Amino acid sequence: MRTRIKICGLTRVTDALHAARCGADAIGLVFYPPSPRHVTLEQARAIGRALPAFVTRVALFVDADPAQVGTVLAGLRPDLLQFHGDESPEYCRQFGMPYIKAGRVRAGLDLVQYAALYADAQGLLLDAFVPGQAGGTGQSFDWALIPENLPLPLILSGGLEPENVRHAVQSVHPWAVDVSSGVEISKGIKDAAKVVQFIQEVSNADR
Ligand SMILES: O=C(O)c1ccccc1NCC(=O)[C@H](O)[C@H](O)COP(=O)(O)O
Repeated sequence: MRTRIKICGLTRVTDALHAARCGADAIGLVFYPPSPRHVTLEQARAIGRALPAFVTRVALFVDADPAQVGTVLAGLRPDLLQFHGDESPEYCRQFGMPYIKAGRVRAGLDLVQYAALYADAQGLLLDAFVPGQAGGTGQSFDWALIPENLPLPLILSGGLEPENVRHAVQSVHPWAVDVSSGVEISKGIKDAAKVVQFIQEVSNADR
């Protein structure tokens, strides 16, 4: 099986096109104003329009007002939603759109139970828990905490980079990997060479 790849936190058309040409399956656009990777609807539309077919456009929110999600749905028409905060299952379902739910891994969080709550999600993205930061932290977590019997496709994220992603894929066997900081020059600006290297390493792991 080929491990799918999502590159998250893009802010520039050029970075999105490069990622797509290198083989990224999905592009994440952050609609969370406190994030340094936040995009305006106009920026997101430019990226969305430039991307070729069969590259999934993911709109990411953190405990957003549903009206804000509605505005992005109408203006961008993303393929998939990502909820990266404390959104309830009912909140996630209200848009009638395919979605993935993020869980920030910490002691005491039962991941099987958590995934079961979001049984209609297209996947569970597991990220590091860093107090006071919602995501995109560049921190990893202990992959041994991931149970074997997760009832949703696993999207592994948190502190992945070209240097550790091959080991991550070979150890965890996720459905997909997600990266932001590990392929950046600065927050929101991707490093073209690191994107190539990251995608190459995932493909090496799949061999
Ligand atoms: O990227 C952000 O700035 C961000 C801010 C708030 C919530 C989520 C955010 N990113 C979500 C992602 O999907 C990241 O790729 C994921 O957290 C992994 O990030 P990193 O450890 O930097 O690779």
